[in-house]
Amino acid sequence: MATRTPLMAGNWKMNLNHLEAIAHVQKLAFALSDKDYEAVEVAVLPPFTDLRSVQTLVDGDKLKIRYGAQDLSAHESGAYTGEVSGAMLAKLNCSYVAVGHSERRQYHGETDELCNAKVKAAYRHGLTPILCVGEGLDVRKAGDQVPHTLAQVDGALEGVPAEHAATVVIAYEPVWAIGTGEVATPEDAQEVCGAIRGRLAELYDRELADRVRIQYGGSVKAGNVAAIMAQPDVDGALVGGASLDVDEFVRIVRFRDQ
Ligand SMILES: O=C[C@H](O)COP(=O)(O)O
Repeated sequence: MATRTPLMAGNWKMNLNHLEAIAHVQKLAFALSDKDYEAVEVAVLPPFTDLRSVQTLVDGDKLKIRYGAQDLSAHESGAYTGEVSGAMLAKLNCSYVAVGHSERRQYHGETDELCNAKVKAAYRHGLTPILCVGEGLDVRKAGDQVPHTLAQVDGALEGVPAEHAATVVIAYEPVWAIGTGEVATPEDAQEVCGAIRGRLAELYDRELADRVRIQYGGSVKAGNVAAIMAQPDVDGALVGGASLDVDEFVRIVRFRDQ
């Protein structure tokens, strides 16, 4: 089976301006050591307005922290007011871009079809999408979390060739656990993350499925990360609130010590 390097990504959401971003990444870089980077890939997803500052810092100091954006446009360029293209993100050396975060789906009406277009836009520009999927509370209460989430995976990956899908990161984020303090149990996380890997094997093949990293997201903290990461199909975390506290995020990166 493929060895998957865990990916711990901090989604800052709409927090930290570009000056705060510099201080935050400097503090994070100061705290992390080569030993951490050997064991875990660390990434931050700041707001668009911070990306140039983060790039300058990462490039200038040759930091091993990766970074990316929280969204991108499905379009290439032109009259799309307020949108930011994959080409623009690639020009800033972004590695990652989140696609289909539940807050985009909920507040901006993003559909699986749009997510599919955004995944393809990311790959056109050499960006790795972090495809976010997961169910709301009603779906969870009805026990439909697996079919619901797999339908989102199917929709977002439709027509995505294996050479691209082999590098996708999928973040399973049960919406009821985001920012609520309600963390899914490790078994809840494994149930859906395992099902996602199974679906990737059906859509592509087992070898590809075994390479893809599947993250869990939703109220991840230093205190619960080790049990979640102990699940066989969980390969990292997409961390919201706790990523804004550098010390806490470093403890999450060092999940094996918790
Ligand atoms: O992208 C991150 C998720 O929405 C999780 O956020 P949270 O850790 O604040 O619950």
